[in-house]
Order: sequence, then C-alpha cells, then structure tokens
Amino acid sequence: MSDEVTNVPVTNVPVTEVPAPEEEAWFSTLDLLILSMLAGFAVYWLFFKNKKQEQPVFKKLVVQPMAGKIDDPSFINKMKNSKRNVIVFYGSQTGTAEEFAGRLAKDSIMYGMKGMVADPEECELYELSRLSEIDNALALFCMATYGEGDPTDNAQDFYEWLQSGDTDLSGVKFAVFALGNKTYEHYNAMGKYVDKRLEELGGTRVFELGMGDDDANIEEDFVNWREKFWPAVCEHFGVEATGDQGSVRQYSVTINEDIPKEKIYTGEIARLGSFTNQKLKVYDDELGSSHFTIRSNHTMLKNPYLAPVRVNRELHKGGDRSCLHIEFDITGSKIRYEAGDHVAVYPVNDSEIVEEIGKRLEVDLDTIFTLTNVDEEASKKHPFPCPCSYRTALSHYLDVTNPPRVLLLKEMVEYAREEKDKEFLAKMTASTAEGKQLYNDWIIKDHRNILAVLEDLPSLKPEIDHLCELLPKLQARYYSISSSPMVHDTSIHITAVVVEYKTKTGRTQRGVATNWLKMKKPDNGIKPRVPIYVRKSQFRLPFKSNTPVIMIGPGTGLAPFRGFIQERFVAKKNGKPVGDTVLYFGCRHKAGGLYIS
Ligand SMILES: Cc1cc2nc3c(=O)[nH]c(=O)nc-3n(C[C@H](O)[C@H](O)[C@H](O)COP(=O)(O)O)c2cc1C
Repeated sequence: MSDEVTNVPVTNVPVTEVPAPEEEAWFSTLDLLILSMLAGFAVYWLFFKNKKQEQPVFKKLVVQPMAGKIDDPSFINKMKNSKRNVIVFYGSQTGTAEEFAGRLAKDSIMYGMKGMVADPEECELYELSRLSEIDNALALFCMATYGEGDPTDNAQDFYEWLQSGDTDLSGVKFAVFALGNKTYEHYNAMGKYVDKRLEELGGTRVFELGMGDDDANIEEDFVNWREKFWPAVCEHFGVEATGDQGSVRQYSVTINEDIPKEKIYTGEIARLGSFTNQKLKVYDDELGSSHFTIRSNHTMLKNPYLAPVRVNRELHKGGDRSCLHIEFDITGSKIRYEAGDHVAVYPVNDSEIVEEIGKRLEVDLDTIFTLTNVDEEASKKHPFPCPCSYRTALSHYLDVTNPPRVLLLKEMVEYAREEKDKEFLAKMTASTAEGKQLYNDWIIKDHRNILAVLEDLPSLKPEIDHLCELLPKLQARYYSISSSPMVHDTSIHITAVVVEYKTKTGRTQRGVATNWLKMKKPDNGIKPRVPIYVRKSQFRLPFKSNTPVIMIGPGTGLAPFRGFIQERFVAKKNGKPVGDTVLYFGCRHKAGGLYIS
C-alpha cells in the first residue's frame, strides 16, 4: 500500500489538503525557491527598475467579532443593562455543568429574579467584586472536576485567578454545585475548592455546596440540591416564589432557504470551512512542549487536524470482540505529543440512527436551519455551528446515543399526541420518588436513547428544532496514545476496543467513535480523514530512565504502556541505563496470562 497522502473523499468528513510527502525530484523545494527568486529579480531589473515606485494601497482590515463571543466583556455591565441579578458560571467539559447552569438561570424567573449563564473563559472574573453593585445579586457556580482534581479547560483561567488573586469579594453572595465522580481520588475537588476559596475571599455562601456524583445519579443529586437551594435563596433575599416558569425556549429557529453552500456548516467544530482550508499554524505551541498549557489544548479543540488514517487493523484473531490498532498520520501537521498523552477524536453518529430519527419526525433532513439564542446578551449565540442541515446537526453536533436527560423528556410531554404517552412522560419526569425510579428503570437501566424513546412512544412527535436545542452536544472521545514519538514521530497510534452490546430492550448499542473509526480503513492508498487533537496528560514515565517501573494495565489500560515501552527501548538502544520494565496486563482467560520483563 502506498504511503502517499492523497486528497480523497471521506465518508461524512469533508476533505482537506494535507501536505503530501515529497517525492524524489531533480530540484529540491529550496532550489526551486532560489531559482524563482533569481528569475523574479531579473524581471524586475529589466522592466521596472526605472519606474516610479507606486504607493501600495492597503485594504482596510476589518476584524470580525468571533461567533458567540461577547462584544462587551464586562458581565457586570451586561447584568445591569439587561436587569439581571443572577449569574451562573459553569466549568464544563462534556456539557453537564453547562446544562445545569442553564437550568438554574431559567429557574430564577420563578423567584422574581433574572438569571444569565456565563462561560468563565469569556469573562473577567475580577469583576465579581462589583457584583454587590446590583441589588439582590447572586453568583452561582456549576463546576466539574477532571484528571487529578483539575478544572475543566474553560475554567482554567478562573482557577488560576482564584489561586493567585486576593480580590475582596465581601458582599458577593454565592453558591456552588460540584460535579464529579466518587470513583476518582479527587472527588469534586474543583467544586470544593471554589466553594472554600470564595468564602476565604470574603464572599457569603447562601447555600451549602452541592455534590453531584456521576457514578450514581448526578441528575438526582442536582434536582435534590436545587429543591432545597431555591427556598434558601428566597429566605436569604426575602423573595417569594411566583410560580412555574413554564417551558421557555432558549433558541428561536430560522429556516435558511436560499443560503449559499459555502455559508453552511458541514460538521466543522468552530470555523466555517476549516475542513477544506485547514490552518495548521495553531498546532504550534508558542511556548514549547514543556510549557504546553491547557489553553493551547483548547485552541486545538476548536481546530482539530484532519489526520489521514495510515493503518487500521484488527488485533483480535477470532472471537466476537474487536480491538483496533489505528495509526493517524501527523506528517506536516505540526502536532507534537509525548508518550502518555491522549488523542481526541471527533466522531460522527451512525447514519442509520440519524435517518431513522428524520423518518420518525417526518422531516426533510436536508433542510438548512439556524438556532439563535433569544437572549441577546448570552455569550453563546448558537448551541452548535449554524446554519447547517438537520442531518449535519444530528450527525456531527448532537449526542443521539446516550440516554436523554430528564429535562429533555420533560419538554417532550407536550409533543405526545396520545394521552397515555403524555401521562407516562409526565410521571417519569416528575421530581417524585416514583418518577425518579421510573426514569432510572426505563431510561438508564434499559439504556434507551432518543431514537428508542421515539420508537417506544410512537405518538411522540417533537419539533426537530426543539429536539436539536435540547439534545446534549456530541463530545470528542479521548484515547490514550499507544505510541512514542521517539519511535513514531509522524504518527499517533491508538488501541481501542470496539464497543457493542445488547440493551435490555434487545437493541444493539454501538459505541459512537469506535464503530465510526472501524470504517475508516485506508483503501488503495486512499486514506480516510479523522479530526483529531492532542491533549497533554500528567501520565509520564519517571524522568530518570534507570528507575525501575511496574506497569499494570488490564484491558485497554495497556495502551499508554506500549508507548512507554517504546520509549524505554529507544533509551536502551541509545546506551542509556534502563531500569527493570515490568508489565502486567489483564487477560480474559487464565491460560493466556503473560509476564514481560
Ligand atoms: C477523564 C475524566 C476524568 C475525571 N476526573 C474526575 C476527578 O478527578 N474527580 C471527580 O470528582 N470527577 C472526575 N470526573 C467526572 C466528571 O467530573 C463528571 O462526569 C462531570 O459530571 C462532568 O461534567 P461536564 O459534563 O460538565 O464536563 C472525570 C471524568 C472524566 C471523563
């Protein structure tokens, strides 16, 4: 198979230009460059030398505001201008904290308050000290924890500011809901830290820290906390509940009938056209790899590299399980990585699920639409890149495979045409013990995704744009890199088990990314492209190569160790002292155990 990179069509992912490896040529690129410069100079000398030099006319540079970015960075001004007194910040990686923040902001209407959601990354947090300029003002924080008790990417600056700053926050009323998972050592570390630090800086806690555990039922933890939180707020500010806020849509829909093709998003993560016109410069970390920051990860997150798949092979010989060895070609991409890092893959949903949703809702999936935030002050103008087709939204931007959240199902009640379906949904989404049990059994345990809900409640026919507003965002999937750049400097390897299982309702549930990646096989020199970016991790070999290491990696936990072993191998080859390198890995069958020393 040729190793040449060609511009090739890819299923679901538009094509872009990737520099092809150089072929043997008579002149090198540098030779050609020098020759053309000499030729250019000769032409200039012959024809233009004596001409009067013309003044170049520069085009006025028009700086476009970034989509979704706030024009006035002052959130205090925004709150004042739009007469809001509740601001809900979120530190969110996969959208849960962001969703909870939206719900809290919406709730505030019921108590005669007015809320807004804010991404801390887009705000100057030192302004918090001015919050007391607004009557009955309240700052809420929904903060998720990652890794070793770290903040999410968008809360990184906020975290640093809290750590280093000594702003006086007296007069600032606050409450925090933490999102985490009990199985992690640093359970809810970020939420706990924010709660403690805001008090240290002089803030007043209006309600105790909420603790959400994703290992159990984080939705239930949030609902229970919220039920007690709002009465406490009422008591604190001396306000009264004014009743249910009803169902208020956050986004309005516009159907874009005559929009030119080049203005329509086709799955790009942020910049329109980025899949056909890649800007590779951003992969270069200005500070050097040792200073690679979460911020530079964030830049790549919005501008993934369309990596050609060089190798995609099955590792299992027989059996019904599938484990893939995939090599992404990063030649010319400027991506750098180290053994132990993670690579993120932006997957595309199963087209069968997308088509089936379209059929059930009786819509033309090629319709181009835009969802626009009805709140003009909101930092997010659109929930995902718009305009795009319904097919693109359901394939690239929205999560259609995970069980839908209670909030989404609650909004579905009005769309059930039969009374019994309406009652069933209303019962399941009520905040009663019976409702919670029903949700847990019917949605979580039975693992019904949105399509299964539509199939099992056939009278349910929601407006597709409303569904698009409510579905969570499709997230990039992270894989441990299973190679070392010391051996593979032009490729990134992953080792991934293809997820597939039967749910209690007899449906086959397939992992979004692994099943999509499975299809991305190079064919006749044609390499399919996959949008990727690298996320730095803390997982590293000991600095000194002579330190002995014991690596224990059951299942695909083995993946990063492959990179580490490659690294130790190179060190040994280069004559460095290398300590014992012991690897234990899990085996499904007793007889298949292995010990490598
Ligand atoms: C890779 C990864 C690392 C995580 N690390 C932690 C952790 O150190 N402590 C913790 O309490 N929760 C941890 N969690 C759980 C998340 O904080 C939790 O799932 C949360 O609901 C995610 O919120 P988000 O969807 O807003 O990003 C981790 C989750 C993932 C996927």
